[in-house]
Amino acid sequence: MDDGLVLNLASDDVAQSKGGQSKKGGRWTDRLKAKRVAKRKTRPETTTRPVEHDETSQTAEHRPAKRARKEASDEHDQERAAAPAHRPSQVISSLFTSNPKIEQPSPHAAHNPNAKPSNAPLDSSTFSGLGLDPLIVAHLANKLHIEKPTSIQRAVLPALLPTLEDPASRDVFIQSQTGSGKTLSFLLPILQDLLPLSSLSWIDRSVGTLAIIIAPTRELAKQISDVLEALLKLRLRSQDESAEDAAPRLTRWLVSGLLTGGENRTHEKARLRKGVPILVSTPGRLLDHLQNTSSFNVGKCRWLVLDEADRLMELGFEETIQGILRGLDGRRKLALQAVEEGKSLEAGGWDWSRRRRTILCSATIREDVQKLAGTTLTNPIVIKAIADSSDADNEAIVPATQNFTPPSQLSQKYVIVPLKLRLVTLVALLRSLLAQSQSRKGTKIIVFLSCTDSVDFHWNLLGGTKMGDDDDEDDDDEDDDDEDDDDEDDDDEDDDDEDDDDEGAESGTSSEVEKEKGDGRSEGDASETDESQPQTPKQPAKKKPPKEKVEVKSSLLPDTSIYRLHGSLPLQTRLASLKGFSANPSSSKTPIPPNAILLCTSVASRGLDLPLVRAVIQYDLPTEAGATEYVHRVGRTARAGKGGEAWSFVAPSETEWVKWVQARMQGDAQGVKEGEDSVSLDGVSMESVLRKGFGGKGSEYEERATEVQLSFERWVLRNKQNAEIARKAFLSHMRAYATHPSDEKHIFHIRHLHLGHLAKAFALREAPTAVTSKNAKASKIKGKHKGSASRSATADAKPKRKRARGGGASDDEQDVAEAEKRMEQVVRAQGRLTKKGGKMVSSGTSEFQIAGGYDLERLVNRT
Ligand SMILES: Nc1ncnc2c1ncn2[C@@H]1O[C@H](COP(=O)(O)OP(=O)(O)OP(=O)(O)O)[C@@H](O)[C@H]1O
Repeated sequence: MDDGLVLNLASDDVAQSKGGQSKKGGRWTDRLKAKRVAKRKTRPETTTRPVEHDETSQTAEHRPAKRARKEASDEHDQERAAAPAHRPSQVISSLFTSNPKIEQPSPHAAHNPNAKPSNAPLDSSTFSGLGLDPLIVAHLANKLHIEKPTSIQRAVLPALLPTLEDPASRDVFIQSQTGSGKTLSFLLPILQDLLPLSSLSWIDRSVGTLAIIIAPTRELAKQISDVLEALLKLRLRSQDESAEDAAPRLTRWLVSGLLTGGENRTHEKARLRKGVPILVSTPGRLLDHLQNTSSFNVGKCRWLVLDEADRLMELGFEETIQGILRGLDGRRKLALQAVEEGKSLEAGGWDWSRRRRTILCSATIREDVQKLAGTTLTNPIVIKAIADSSDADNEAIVPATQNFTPPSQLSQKYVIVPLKLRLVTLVALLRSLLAQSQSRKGTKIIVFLSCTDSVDFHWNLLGGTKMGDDDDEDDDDEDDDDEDDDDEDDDDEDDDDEDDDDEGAESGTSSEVEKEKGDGRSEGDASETDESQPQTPKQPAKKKPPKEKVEVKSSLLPDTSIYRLHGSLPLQTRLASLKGFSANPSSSKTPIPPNAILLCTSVASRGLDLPLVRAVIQYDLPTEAGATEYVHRVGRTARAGKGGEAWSFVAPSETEWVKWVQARMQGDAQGVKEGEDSVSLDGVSMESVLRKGFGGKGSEYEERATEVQLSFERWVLRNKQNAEIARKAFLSHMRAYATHPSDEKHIFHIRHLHLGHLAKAFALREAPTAVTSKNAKASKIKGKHKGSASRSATADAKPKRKRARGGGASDDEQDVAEAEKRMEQVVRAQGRLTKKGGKMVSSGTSEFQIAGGYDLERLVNRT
């Protein structure tokens, strides 16, 4: 199959071409090979290539000669330098020289490929045996193909399924591994509890809301709502009814509803008025309706679920949740009072003595989660289900442990990559992962990045870069293509538009709406324009502003759609990205279902169940929530017993992170014990990743990587807009990096970063104006990175530090430290301020991960 990828990875089938004759058409790698062969032929035999002083000296003789860094005087010079006519001989991007020495990872294989999945369904147990209604059991098996419970379901169902003696016993705290089936573990008992109400003659949806599930993000709420709908769609008939009977579904009144900030509040109010027995919501919107929608009937609410409680706390929803609890209690009291006073129009037969039951799900039992549990749960049972990986079938719920570990079947790897080589190594890794699974198309990979701007940059870069001779094709064409794509998107999303427009016209004061709009879009951004500028009726119909594009393709990653997800995208784009990325390949209309890559911030780390994710790449390690966030992110793969790979990119200055994260997953600051599969990471050498990704003999991969890097740099130089995207991404990434908490600063510190090298990872040829702000000292730092050897921040600080020993810190040191401190304060303050009385004041701490650089830059610079 000739899809480019195979060709690129073939060992050495160099395309034949005559010397000096440029080869047109075909794959970029073929053309590159042809050029290289031609170049070799014209090179005098006696030419000796200077051997660079480099840590990878075993490959140095194959490496292209290092050239003095060419400092183009202006953009045009730089563009000329990168022009295709000179490309083969003008390697101005010396990726493989002057990198820090890297310790080769030890060959010890941490992952046991035979490890039994720790989150898989258990053969030894059945849903019927746990007391689940046979109708539900049958529906699970026939429609959802779920036959056996997972370990958490086995532990939770007996505790939550209502019994005749005690229909509403204790509250429950659930802690379990990622992908272990928590959603069904609380949805099934709720369904089983509400189902018997179907036999009440008066029951219909006007009974109001009987169960509420709160999730921290819209995506997660939507996902839970989808699972719920799938359950409720099941035709639950009584046993004596045949399928032919025209009898109504038992669940006809059991309607589910979704409340999130992106929708029209009037529509939501209308639905609440009709009645929504099971409601899934984000916290801000729920509180809003509790406070402002009089027809919201929640007096009889029996179940309250707080999913991803630790994330709810991180996002600053504590006060909102307290407000929700007060709202629910208040409305219950009023409803009861009305019944007692005979004022209620409610039909009789309701068991008002039954208390509301609360379930709290959390990955960790941190202090803030314990506090939340203290205020929301009464006499709770704590259920932690971690299957004994030595024998999953004879699974025992291992005794309480604070550890939050990835599933045992997950293969965790890390690769130490010098900053300059990050971008090309990412491409190589993606290519090799896609190539490995070529036999089964439809491979999905998630890549986590540090911030919104970085996601946008990488998405645009991959979508805009072309290899080889195509590279400088008419740029105008590209714009035309974009418009066409946008038009298509418009058609797809026309229906969704209505809601958004209404939302903008109506008010948009809900927390989620503000959060959506307020977390980092620059002025004039397409999404902002879309929602906030209603057209006046008298004006002639303007052409609709183009919608955010959802998918791009890259010639470097054949047959692959690339999506992005972050909190600054409009809701419809976010949902469309998720839909595109998670489309089931088996239901694809195309003969070859495409692979898919999702570039995202931490917004996608929690709870999202995206089917068939083969690998998770943490290109940027988490800046918040340390090992917990790491485990959440890797948990997007290896779900419900399936396999998966997790890759972490580690900078040479961050190598200590590997031991650090392993120790934290194990809950042992001293180190990792032998045989702890799910807490150990395997080191893989960068060379092997590059070689697998770019192919070729010996060190040919270096030339190919260099060619790829050059094409990225050319994209940045192509126009001002691209350069701005790259610059913004670099600066935002720096700011995100500065927010690593103080106990991680020994590993992640801006001072350890070589800014000039880091710039290469953003396809920039030098570091843009540094993060340290408006004053001249910022440009001092920039100035220091200009020139042939842009030194690291550490190197810059050295001479000053010597002086500083004599008395106080140097100016530069103080500037950097102050800027970081200020940034941290701003971000932390944001987190604290996030939710005040249910109103979004500012975006939350974790929102830094998804906030745009523009606003943060303004915040830091106090402009
Ligand atoms: N008993 C089961 N058998 C097979 N698959 C199951 C079972 N229970 C759940 N699943 C599937 O497992 C996947 C993960 O479930 P779910 O999203 O509920 O996990 P989770 O524990 O909430 O994960 P996370 O902590 O990452 O949010 C889903 O695709 C779900 O359909």
